[in-house]
Amino acid sequence: MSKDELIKAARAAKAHSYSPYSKFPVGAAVLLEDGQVFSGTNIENASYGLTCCAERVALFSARTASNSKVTGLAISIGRDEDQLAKESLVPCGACRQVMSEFMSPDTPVHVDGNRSFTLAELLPHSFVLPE
Ligand SMILES: O=c1ccn([C@H]2C[C@H](O)[C@@H](CO)O2)c(=O)[nH]1
Ligand SMILES: [Zn+2]
Repeated sequence: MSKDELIKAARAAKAHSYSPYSKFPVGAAVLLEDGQVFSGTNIENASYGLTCCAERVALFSARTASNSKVTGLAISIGRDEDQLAKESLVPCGACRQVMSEFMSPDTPVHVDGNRSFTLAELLPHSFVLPE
């Protein structure tokens, strides 16, 4: 699957965002080595701190269905073209740490709006438990 197709899957997930409090939709799609794609959207809660980001919903959904390696992740963040273009709209720190559990440092993270990073660029120093 191409980068553009993965971004399309992230956009499709964003259309199902449950974000009545922030009114800020996010969609994510995870590509696995075996070719499967799993998506997620942000799911908010009246108890705000219980909200889960789109990236984590997608990663947890992928891992629930398959142990296949994650080979790419795409995210579509924001309501419209203006928001998509904002440089600050990148995955939050919590999601970066979760990505580091399931993705390699060189795994690409594509952000809708024509920006791509490796996980290492987004999170150069992840927390790793000592042996
Ligand atoms: O990387 C991010 C950052 C924020 N959100 C969601 C959480 C909340 O529902 C809304 C506003 O923060 O966007 C994500 O899904 N991913
Ligand atoms: Zn997040």
